[in-house]
Amino acid sequence: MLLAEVAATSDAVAATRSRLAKRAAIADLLRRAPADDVEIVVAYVAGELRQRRTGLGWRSLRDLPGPAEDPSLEVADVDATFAAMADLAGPGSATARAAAAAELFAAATEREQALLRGLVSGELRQGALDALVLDAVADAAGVPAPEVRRAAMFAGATGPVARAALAAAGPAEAVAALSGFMLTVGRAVRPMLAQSAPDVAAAFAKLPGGDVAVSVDVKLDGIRIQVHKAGDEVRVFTRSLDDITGRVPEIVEAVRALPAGALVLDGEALAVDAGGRPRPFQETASRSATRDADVAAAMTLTPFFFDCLHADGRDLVDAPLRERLEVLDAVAGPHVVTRLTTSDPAAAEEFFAAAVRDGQEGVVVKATDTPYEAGRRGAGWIKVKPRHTLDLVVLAVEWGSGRRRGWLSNIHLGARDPAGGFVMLGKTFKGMTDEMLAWQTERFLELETSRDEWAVHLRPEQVVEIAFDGLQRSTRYPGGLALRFARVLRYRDDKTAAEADTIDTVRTLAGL
Ligand SMILES: Nc1ncnc2c1ncn2[C@@H]1O[C@H](COP(=O)(O)OP(=O)(O)OP(=O)(O)O)[C@@H](O)[C@H]1O
Repeated sequence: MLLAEVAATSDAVAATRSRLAKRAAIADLLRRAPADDVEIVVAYVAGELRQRRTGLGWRSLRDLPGPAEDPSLEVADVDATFAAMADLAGPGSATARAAAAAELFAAATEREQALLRGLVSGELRQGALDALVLDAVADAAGVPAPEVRRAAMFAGATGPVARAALAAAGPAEAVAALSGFMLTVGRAVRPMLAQSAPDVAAAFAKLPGGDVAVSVDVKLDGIRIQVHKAGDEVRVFTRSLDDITGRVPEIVEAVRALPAGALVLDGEALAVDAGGRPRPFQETASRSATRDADVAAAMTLTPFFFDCLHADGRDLVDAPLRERLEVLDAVAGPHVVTRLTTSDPAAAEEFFAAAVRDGQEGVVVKATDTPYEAGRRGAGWIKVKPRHTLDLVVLAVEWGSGRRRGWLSNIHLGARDPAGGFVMLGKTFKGMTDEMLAWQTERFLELETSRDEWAVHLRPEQVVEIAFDGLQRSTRYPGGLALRFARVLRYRDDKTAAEADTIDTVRTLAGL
């Protein structure tokens, strides 16, 4: 398929506010796409390249050749070009990448160049588009949308699901093909996410299902893990479905030692001290990222599980939490997260206070009668933390002075606006370690779009977790709100800007 056809659809989608019209335009494009191109088309129309990182800097896109007159680029060739760029490494790779980009852009028409720029910069990406594309796949294949969504959650991606549904001979065959995407031991599933509430009482009030007993879990501040066990074969995945099996041998060992033959467990990995108290998050994060055997040996991670999606042939995704927890206790006994089952908010409040005293991050209050909502911020899980944190996007950064001269230091923080763009809420240079300053200076220069005498402006991609003491009204910032005492807790590479907190969430926290 020609890239021009995708560019035309992308323009049509951007030009209308009607969700139905957007959906129809995408469905029409998908009907026309040859089977071998479907996965690429699905990615591009959702605003994404298929390569997570191409290594192509924004700046190399600034002075590119003028557009071609006529469209000639095939999506398959474009995808192959980006794949080749992503594979380049070592000296000279930046030059080779820039040359490949120049060649690609020279062959693109004006509209295609705009699409390519949007894909490389990530500017076209927004969470809402993913859902829209799934619905359009359903329309194009003539099947109910929930069937497609369900398949995508098990596949962990939209591409292969779209391809299977659209390659089927008719709707009945497509439904059959989609039902082939099931929980498979060894293949990661998008994890269920939580909503949040300011305190335990509010969490109770928010849960569906009235006053049946709820499960109040300790919220561990480690890294999310999903483990799959088939006999002696164990795989460990992160929240963003990266396979980190090779980096966490101690978790592999612990899971291998569990008696069940086949398991899919959801949980958190944490570095703990001899007394069982959690170590600071940074230690867990650096340990799980390292490939250095000495560092790995000096600190071990312990897995703690809070959910079970499969046990010995039994799929539990659709079973209520109550049932999943029974199985979890039976299969993972010593490695289960501490929890309290109660219908009494006062007891839950006490449990929360004790968890925080023990150095834990808070609790997750869970309805016991809801299924596992893979890939969604389900209504059945509500997290409560004692301190306020937000995941914001870095919009710009200022050069430091004094001790920080030469480093990019003071960051401008933005909340996502669901209508598009970001709303600035403040700045901070607090909480940054020297290691962070060095890392962020390099990272932000990669994201630079322009600079003026005050700041370096960035592509809005880097998510940062910010702690703050409260919100105040402000005439300085466009949202009318500013963070009080904002400080950096950590940079989050497991989240994209589309997953950052929204200005609506911030307004709710401010009681507006
Ligand atoms: N007992 C638990 N049950 C569910 N999630 C838990 C639990 N303990 C820790 N967690 C962590 O809390 C997260 C739930 O919050 P959410 O889904 O909003 O993800 P998040 O944005 O990564 O959250 P946060 O930054 O607050 O950890 C999970 O991703 C998981 O990593």
